Amino acid sequence: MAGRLSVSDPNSFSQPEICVVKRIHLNLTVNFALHLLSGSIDLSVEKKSKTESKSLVLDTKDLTIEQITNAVTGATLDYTLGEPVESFGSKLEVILNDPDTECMTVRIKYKTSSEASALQWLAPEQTAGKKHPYLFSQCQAIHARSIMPCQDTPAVKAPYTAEIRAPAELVVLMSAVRNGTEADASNSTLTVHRFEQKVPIPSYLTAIVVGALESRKIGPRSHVWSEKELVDKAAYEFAETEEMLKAGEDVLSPYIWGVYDLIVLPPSFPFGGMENPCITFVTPTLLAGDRSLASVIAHEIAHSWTGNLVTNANWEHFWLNEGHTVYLERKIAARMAGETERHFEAVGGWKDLQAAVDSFSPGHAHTHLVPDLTGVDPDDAFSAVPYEKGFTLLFYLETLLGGAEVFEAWLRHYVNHFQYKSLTTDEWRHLLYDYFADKKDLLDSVDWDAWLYAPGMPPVQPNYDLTLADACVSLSRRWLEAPLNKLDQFSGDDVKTMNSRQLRELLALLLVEEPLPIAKLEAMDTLYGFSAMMNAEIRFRWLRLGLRARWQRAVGPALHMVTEQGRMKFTRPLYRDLFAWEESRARAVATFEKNKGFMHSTTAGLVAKDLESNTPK
Ligand SMILES: CC/C=C\C/C=C\C[C@@H](O)/C=C/C=C/C=C\[C@@H](O)CCCC(=O)O
Ligand SMILES: [Zn+2]
Repeated sequence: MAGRLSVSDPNSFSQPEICVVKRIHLNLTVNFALHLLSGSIDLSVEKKSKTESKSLVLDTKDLTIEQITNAVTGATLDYTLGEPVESFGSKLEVILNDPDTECMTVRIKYKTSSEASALQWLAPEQTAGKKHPYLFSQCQAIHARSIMPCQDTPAVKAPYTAEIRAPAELVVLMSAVRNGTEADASNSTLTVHRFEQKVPIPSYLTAIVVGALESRKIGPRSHVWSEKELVDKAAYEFAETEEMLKAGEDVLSPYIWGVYDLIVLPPSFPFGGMENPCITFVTPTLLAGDRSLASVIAHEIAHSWTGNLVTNANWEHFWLNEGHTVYLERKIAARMAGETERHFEAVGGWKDLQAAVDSFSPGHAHTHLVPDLTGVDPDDAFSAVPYEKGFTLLFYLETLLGGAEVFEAWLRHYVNHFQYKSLTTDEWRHLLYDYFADKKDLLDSVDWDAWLYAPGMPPVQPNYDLTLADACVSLSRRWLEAPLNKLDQFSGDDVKTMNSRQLRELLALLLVEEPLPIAKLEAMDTLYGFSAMMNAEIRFRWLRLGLRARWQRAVGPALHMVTEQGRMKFTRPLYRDLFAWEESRARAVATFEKNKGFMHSTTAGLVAKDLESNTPK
């Protein structure tokens, strides 16, 4: 197992305390034939000590380094590239042989591997249009190093510009403002696309997508992008984007990133959404047709402040990004739909947390709010824990320290204080004590060790308003308690006034109980029509209920769902359930073996690990 790779970040070789990257320029060509990016990166660096800082230490993963020079003088710079270490890649140390300068620009000519873990290359037949290839990236947490040599720690932030050459018939988008295109003077099949991100960002927010894309305007600062087959559906689904942005600004401060665009990626995109600045990446599983899954957009918008502006210093403090973002996402929900909606979402979040804790096991180290990630690939530790345990801590503090308005003022102070910076949990807590100096006794009453460093569920469960959850709780209880010969008490009217989020909550409540008898699921399906519902959140929970009940009728649709989309939140639990049942195991393994080559590499890797740990020895 790899030890702590550097003093401040267990998952990065970089040593920004010696020499830090201050500005980046990328000059790359997208090669669909070879599945690689090639070209150069200019890293403008600042030595911490003019005479003592002798090298620039970077992260790389599966990169071929061709040449390193001083970008201004052209002088060659010596370097050493270390042996690869598990998922962390190889340390690249560039010798800076000019003791008289404090700042310099290092140019690295390189190319990526066709296996770069940040990139998924799709053949035309894997796209909706079937005519053109497609490329997208996912750099969080530590994959940026597979597309560029960089200080791949969220402690380092830099603005970037980019010049990307790609096939002329395709569109290129990046996590930056578009700055024009032109025909490539030396190759008529290519177009040059320019970008600029003026706000300093951490490496994990670097993003690129290349495909046959169209856009629709959905607000004064927003377009939605996708292949043309989905773009109108997407424009309808995400029409509330501007209202959400304004709600975020109302809670915190003006949106500083200029543009807020969305792109609906192909179904293999492993997450619900990714907060890439200026262009949120989302999964097509959000396209429910009724805007009911748009809370993911509120979440990604919230990251414009918490995560992208105020950033966790390393991945052990990921809860600072996600806990605050869930808190703000639910504040946006409250601005748009009322306080009862915020509480309803919090009730659902508690159950998601319980499911995540149970899935690791309650004593597991990855259930700590602040985990030790020494030698741990952050992808392996990822779960709902930092999101929901983090939210619960913040909601608990809100209640303790004076209520929603008092805590909103604190949140504004927090963002204002740490904007453009990266921080640790200790720094957060220090500022909290400083801000609430008159409430020190209350803060001292918090069991900080249990909240931050103990495994399992939080030490306190807040009291949420149950107005919207009550109907779901009572209907779930009726189903759980009804004798099999009394199922005629149920009718389609039971769910007539429930919205799709309440249906999802009903299923979530049933999922945390002992499996239901198949006869109840059959009756429920006849009356409520769950099998016909295409809302991905409902479908997912319905199929899980079926698999846990050992209902043969769930197996085919579950295998279909894990192949038609690749969002890990759905794909991993469904595969785990399919593996766990002896009767579906062989079909699940066969389906995975057949499809893994088309899956996103992170998803395929994690499903393979799940399969291993679920296979009876
Ligand atoms: C304690 C774990 C520490 C660090 C993990 C950080 C990143 C892990 C990596 O797997 C990337 C995660 C990216 C997440 C992006 C978006 C999420 O909000 C999606 C949540 C799940 C979903 O809705 O599909
Ligand atoms: Zn998030």
